[in-house]
Amino acid sequence: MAAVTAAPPPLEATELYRFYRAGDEETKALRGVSLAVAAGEFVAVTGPSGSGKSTLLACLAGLDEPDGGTVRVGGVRISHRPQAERTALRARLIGMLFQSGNLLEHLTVRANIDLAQRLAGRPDPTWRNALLDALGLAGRGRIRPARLSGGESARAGLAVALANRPAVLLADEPTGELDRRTERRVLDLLRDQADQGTAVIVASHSPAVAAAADRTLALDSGRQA
Ligand SMILES: Nc1ncnc2c1ncn2[C@@H]1O[C@H](COP(=O)(O)OP(=O)(O)OP(=O)(O)O)[C@@H](O)[C@H]1O
Repeated sequence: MAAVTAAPPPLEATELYRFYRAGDEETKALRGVSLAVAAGEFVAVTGPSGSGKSTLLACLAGLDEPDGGTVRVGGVRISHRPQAERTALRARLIGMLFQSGNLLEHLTVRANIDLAQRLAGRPDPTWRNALLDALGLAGRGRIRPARLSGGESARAGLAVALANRPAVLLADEPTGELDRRTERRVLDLLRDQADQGTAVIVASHSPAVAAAADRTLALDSGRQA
């Protein structure tokens, strides 16, 4: 009988540790966190302030290096590699959405999306236009981020995060400054994205995010609670 080989999960983190040292002080931000997220799954990362949510997302994205443990994206190790290689893998495989925004202010919304696609090596104007349409931004592509409302800005950030058709979407408090209606809309879009096969991981304090997710990874002092 032919062997059946399961595809690797889009995101797999094993026994992640991250320590910050300043003088004699050491903060154990992550203490042995493991997580596997399947295609189409929406996972909320919850926990009190300082529990390690942002540190975890930064390690998953290859923005930060864990002191121990491994992160794989689509079966490819992204941790413990030179920064240039992590950046290239991130541009190709990962979409990121942050509360502080992932839009470059001197570029139009369209140009922000185009740049993310070029960095991923996948220019795709058809997908860019489809994203703008789907996110209700068709008329806003040619303006700069400073002229967008808060809700438009959140949606434009999502368009940039999805520009490279990522296997994994990582969002850190993406709805922190939004009103409830706009939060709902962004959560619906994240849900849609998961339903289309993306592994979606969202760190948030918001009960609405936890309620929208398929499951929750609760952190407490850097450990799985
Ligand atoms: N660059 C850093 N240098 C030193 N300590 C840090 C650094 N970044 C985070 N920490 C510490 O690591 C711990 C985890 O921080 P992290 O930002 O990951 O938590 P969080 O759960 O995302 O918090 P919040 O919900 O407030 O954003 C905290 O004790 C924090 O003070």
